[in-house]
Amino acid sequence: MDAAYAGIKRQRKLKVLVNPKSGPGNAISHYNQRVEPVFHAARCVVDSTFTSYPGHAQELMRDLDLDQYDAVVVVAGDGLIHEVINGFAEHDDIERAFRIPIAAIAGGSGNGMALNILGIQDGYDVSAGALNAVKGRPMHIDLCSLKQDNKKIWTFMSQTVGLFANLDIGTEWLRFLGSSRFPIGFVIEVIKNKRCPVKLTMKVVESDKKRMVHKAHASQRKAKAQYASGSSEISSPISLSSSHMTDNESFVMPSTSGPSARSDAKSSSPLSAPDSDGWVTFERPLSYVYAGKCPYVSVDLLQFPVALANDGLIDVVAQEITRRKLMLDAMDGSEYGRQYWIETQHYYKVTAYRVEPLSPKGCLAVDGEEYPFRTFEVECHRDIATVLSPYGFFKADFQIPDAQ
Ligand SMILES: Nc1ncnc2c1ncn2[C@@H]1O[C@H](COP(=O)(O)OP(=O)(O)OP(=O)(O)O)[C@@H](O)[C@H]1O
Repeated sequence: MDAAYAGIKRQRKLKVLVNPKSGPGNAISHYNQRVEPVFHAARCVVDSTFTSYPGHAQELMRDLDLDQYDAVVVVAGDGLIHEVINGFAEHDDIERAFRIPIAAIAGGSGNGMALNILGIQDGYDVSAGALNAVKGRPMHIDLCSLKQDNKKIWTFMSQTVGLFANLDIGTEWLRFLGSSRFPIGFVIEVIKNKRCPVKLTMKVVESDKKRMVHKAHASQRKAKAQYASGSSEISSPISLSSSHMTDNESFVMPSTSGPSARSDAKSSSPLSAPDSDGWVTFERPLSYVYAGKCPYVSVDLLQFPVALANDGLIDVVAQEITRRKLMLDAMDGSEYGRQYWIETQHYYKVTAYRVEPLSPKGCLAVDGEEYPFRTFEVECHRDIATVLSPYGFFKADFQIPDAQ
């Protein structure tokens, strides 16, 4: 048993949250048939709640008795994880609450977190998710704070305006299709090819696509070695006060003289010169802005192939308006992140960014949930929250193609 658990505490005490309304509505049957039996076999102490209404999980996490549990297991989609994180943020003992690891088990339609933790092969396998809840190791993840109208919320996965927000929010009626609703929504939005009416400003740290890939590989190698040596159990203190920035020793400030990966069709930079505080503005017409902290946003889309769990940086994709055919071509291979290399897709690592709508009509999706389409600012905070992971890094395999 010592060898099987390899330094992991046995018989974890688990708080389990199941959303009966997640995705196609299978979360309860998955839990009863394939998750709970694994917990039972591992002699975990289980306290489960089937959520009854939106906001229920957030309320429960706000008042969670932190002495009672080793982990919070979420059998649902990303929306419920968003609630758990925002509930922890309202806890009286916020720092300890964020040290309780979250285990994601796919029950929703997108299930980005489960995919990133378990990888594309096992992401939807609820038994693999259950095993991770029993034996995964804690891994720190960055969180982003999003300020809008003097309110602050926490986001762990993504924020998007334009095409992807329209398709995420506009395809709620296709929820019964599970994850297939996303490619269908994508095609509908590409046909419309609408301009995203926003001004995007950022504090950019890196814009060289190839360098970002090398950095991601180096970070994965380091995490693998740490996990192999069993030295990844975490204990470092966290800071919630202000932007807890990165050790960007291997990132460099970009020049504003143009994106890097390939020679762009347009030779000049899409970025303005930095203002006195280091903010730059993206100056070309946008199809969408997609910002995130995790590589997969759904099983079909490796949107942030070089995103790292705890580099203190947000990955921002600024997609220029371009021809419909190019957008559809980019969809072919998007599960492998092929769109990363298209010339009109600009990719930045930033410490913070701001989006200001230039028109009242539009959609904002935060971790897949709808928020008001109004000005917001996002800042990355390093190592704030904790998840359980079998690997110690987000499981996304991404290589530089020969053609690059
Ligand atoms: N009993 C309930 N009835 C209705 N809504 C609920 C209930 N319990 C939770 N919710 C809400 O359902 C929302 C969506 O849930 P969840 O994220 O689990 O599924 P999903 O949206 O299908 O998955 P994904 O976010 O991965 O696409 C959550 O934000 C939560 O507020």
